[in-house]
Formats: sequence, structure tokens, C-alpha cells
Amino acid sequence: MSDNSPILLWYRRDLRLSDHPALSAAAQSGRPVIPVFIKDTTVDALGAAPKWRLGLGLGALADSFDAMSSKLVLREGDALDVLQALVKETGAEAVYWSRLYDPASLQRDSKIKETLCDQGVDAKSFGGHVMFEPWSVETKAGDCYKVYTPFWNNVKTRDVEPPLAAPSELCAPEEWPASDALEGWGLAVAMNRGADVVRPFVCLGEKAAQSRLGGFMAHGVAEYKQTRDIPGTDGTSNLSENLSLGEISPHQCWHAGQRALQDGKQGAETFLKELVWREFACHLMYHTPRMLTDNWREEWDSFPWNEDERRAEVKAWKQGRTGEPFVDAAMRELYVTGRMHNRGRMIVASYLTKHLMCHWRIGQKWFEHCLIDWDPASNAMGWQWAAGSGPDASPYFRVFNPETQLDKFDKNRDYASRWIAEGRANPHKDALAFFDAIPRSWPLSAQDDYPEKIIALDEGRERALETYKGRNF
Ligand SMILES: Cc1cc2nc3c(=O)[nH]c(=O)nc-3n(C[C@H](O)[C@H](O)[C@H](O)COP(=O)(O)OP(=O)(O)OC[C@H]3O[C@@H](n4cnc5c(N)ncnc54)[C@H](O)[C@@H]3O)c2cc1C
Repeated sequence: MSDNSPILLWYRRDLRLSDHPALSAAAQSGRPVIPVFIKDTTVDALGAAPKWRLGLGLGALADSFDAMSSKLVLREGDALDVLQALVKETGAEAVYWSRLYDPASLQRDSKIKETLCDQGVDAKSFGGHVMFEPWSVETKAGDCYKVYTPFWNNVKTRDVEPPLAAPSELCAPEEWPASDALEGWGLAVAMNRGADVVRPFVCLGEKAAQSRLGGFMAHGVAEYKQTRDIPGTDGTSNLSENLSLGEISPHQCWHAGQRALQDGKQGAETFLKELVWREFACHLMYHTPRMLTDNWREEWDSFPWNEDERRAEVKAWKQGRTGEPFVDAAMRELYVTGRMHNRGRMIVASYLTKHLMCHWRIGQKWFEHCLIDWDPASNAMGWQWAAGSGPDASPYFRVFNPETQLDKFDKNRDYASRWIAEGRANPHKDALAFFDAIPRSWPLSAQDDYPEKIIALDEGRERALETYKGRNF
């Protein structure tokens, strides 16, 4: 390889400069580095909110490169074609990237690696997206894990690579290749009116993610074990949005959590365990990619789910109009912020799949459309956990009762009143924001009456339990 040939640094879901093994390796080589992002079919396939959030993240990453006299080159097309064209244009002899583990990326990346290597290009993938490579965690029998607790026990005492500093400088190529304009990609198009409403809730970019982590370590993590389950408080890290696009690395979060634990902050161990849930999801997806599309437990294949999204009860669920305050508050939080508290996610998922007996894929798809922290593995695992069809799932006969959950986790109704406007003299501004975000085709207004329950909870629960009977779960 000649000393001055550039390295193409192919960015995907790793939108940061610090703790980026591929970028560090490229910078250390002393050769020119050309950061590239490609809008290929995996980007086109994203839901409205994740695609919009990606666009914001790319803008922030481009600014970071500009600030160090570098540049993020944007190209559109088949990833292999684009990389080959860039190799030709720039004389690059190497392409580096951070590994991803979903089936579409794995298939694309292995083909690209093979083709580029055959053509004499040094195509190399690096870690960084997860702390524990999915193939590096095995049971004693050499299998993958299917249950979280033994997975946690396996990894909890492992050494996690200390985070790498961002390179202080990057060598620029003699000539920069042409770049598309980010605005021309139309990544925001499907968000319509929602974008202006969601934007103030976004924590954008690497710097903001680091300060969010710092703030949480200083003020939140000590009480996290108690506060993480209360959706009316700001009791969690809110880092999923940044983790999902790689604006922060799990290693950075892990080491911050370890330091907090050493400082005697009790909640830090629970935080570390949650980070490992993300690892576990990725492990499951890598070993059983059908988890994204099919019941993990095949016994569920003959279950008579409602699969028709046009049904009135699905519409009511999506619009936060089921008449169950916990469910409706959470669905509106999703629409307004692009995120939803974990307790809300569990409750709306249980309600849709159990009380309404709708297929978990309907919910998975809606979350994929609305979440700015969308992650294919965590989303699929969460939905299959709630439905009962997943590997380490909530028992199928456990049906969350949204009313008793509200009494337990939202005693003072802080959460419900923040998100539901109807029937209130002075609705919260966030509850009103919902009506600014929704599509005009939803004929809803804050002046409407709050809806009657679309199903009595007992009736829904009994119907589900009755249908489970005689099945071999
Ligand atoms: C039906 C359903 C769908 C979900 N879809 C997603 C999704 O698309 N993207 C996503 O990131 N998470 C998803 N989750 C998991 C979880 O709800 C979110 O990670 C969490 O609410 C994020 O908030 P936080 O960053 O404040 O988390 P914290 O409580 O601060 O936890 C720290 C980090 O640990 C990880 N984590 C925490 N809980 C989980 C979990 N149950 N599964 C996997 N990782 C976890 C996240 O990366 C999170 O940022 C889903 C859960 C359910 C039940």
C-alpha cells in the first residue's frame, strides 16, 4: 500500500469521532482519511422518525469534521458501487468501517469485504457498536445465550476496552471527492408536521450525548434503580437515541457506569445491567436473525393474532385513543418526543398483543416508524418479550393491567396529565403538542371528550387467556 493513498472511512451507525476504533486506526496510519456516508437501500428502508433523526445526526457529524478541517462525503447508491467508484476516484487503497449485526448489513458487508479484498483493497471491519461481539459470548456447551441472566453473568466481569480519544487531527486528501448535499436526500420528508414538534426533544450529536451521560452520572445514576420505573420523572439516562446512531459508544457508557459504581452510586449496577440488555438483544439478533420477522418460539406460529392494521382498535392504539390513560399517554409521548419510557413500552406492547390480541409485528412496525431511538434488535426483542413469543419472554399468561400499573408507577398522575389534554382545564403544553404533530388526516382535537375504553380490561384479559388455553407454550 502506498504511504499517501487515502483510507475511506465508511460511516453507518457510528456517528462519532471519539471511541471509534476504525477512525482511530485510520488516523494513526498517517494517511489521508476520507469519511463517507452512503444512502443505500438500508437507509431508504428506515421508518419516518429514524430516517429524519439520521439526517440530523449526519448534519452534526459533518459539522464535527468541518471543525477539524475534514469533511463528510455523502453519496447515494448501492454501497459496493459507491465504494468502488470512490476507490477509483481517490486512489484509496483501504476501506474501514464499524461492524453492524443485523442480517441486511451483514449480508451487504460480507459481500463488500470479499469483493474489495479480491480487488486488492484493504477492506477491514472494526468493533465499537457493541462491547461484546455476539460470537464471543458462549454457554459452556458452546451455544449462544437465550436467557438474559446467564448472559449477564458471563459478561459482567469481562474487561471492556477503555474508550479511545477522538483523533486530534486527520490528514486530508489532496483533493476531496464531490459530495451530495444532505438536504437533497429528503431524509425528513416522511416526518411532515411532526418534525418541528419532535425537534426540541432531540439530544443531537456526540457532544450533547457526552454531556447527557455526564449529567446522568452526576445527578441520575445514584437513584436510577428506584427512578427508572417511574415514567413521570426524568429517571433514566435517555441515551438510547445516541446509542442507536452511535453518537456515543456503549464502552463510554459502561466505563462511566463503572466509575459511578466505584464512587458508591448504588444505581450504577442496574444501569450496567441495562446496557447489557442492549448487548443481549444484539446477540439474539445475530444468532437468530429471524427474530426480526418471525415468532422466536415457533409454537406461536399458529396463534390467531389479529393482523389487520386497518382495524379500529389498532387505529385507536396508534392515536392514543384507547381510553386507557397509561396506554394513551405513552403512545402520545412516542408521537411527540420520538421516544417512550420503558415502562410505557412494556404496557402498550402488552395491551396491543394481549388485550387487543394484535400481532406484535404491528406494534414493532409502528415503533419503527415513530422512534428516534429505533434499534432493530432491541425493538424486536422488546415486542417479542411483551407478546410472549420471545426467547426470554414475559410469561404469556402475564397480562399487564394498565390501570393497576398506573396506580403503581404513576401514583400522582404526573405522566398521564403531561400527555393527555382532553377533559383538562389547563392541559400541559406537551399534551397539546400532540395535536400539532399528528397528521391532518387524524381528526383529533384537544377539545374532544376523552374516549371511553375500547375494551373492558377484564374482557380483553379473559379473551387472551382463553385463547392461550390448550396451546403448547
Ligand atoms: C416493546 C419495546 C420496544 C423497544 N424498542 C427499543 C428500540 O427500538 N430501541 C432501543 O434502544 N430500545 C428499545 N426498547 C428498550 C428500552 O425501552 C429503551 O432502550 C429505553 O427505554 C431507553 O431509554 P433510556 O436510554 O433512558 O434507557 P436507560 O434506562 O437509561 O438504559 C440505558 C441504556 O440501556 C439500554 N437498554 C435499557 N433497557 C433496555 C431494554 N429493555 N432492551 C434493550 N436495551 C435496553 C439502552 O441502550 C439504554 O439507552 C424497547 C423496549 C420494549 C419493551
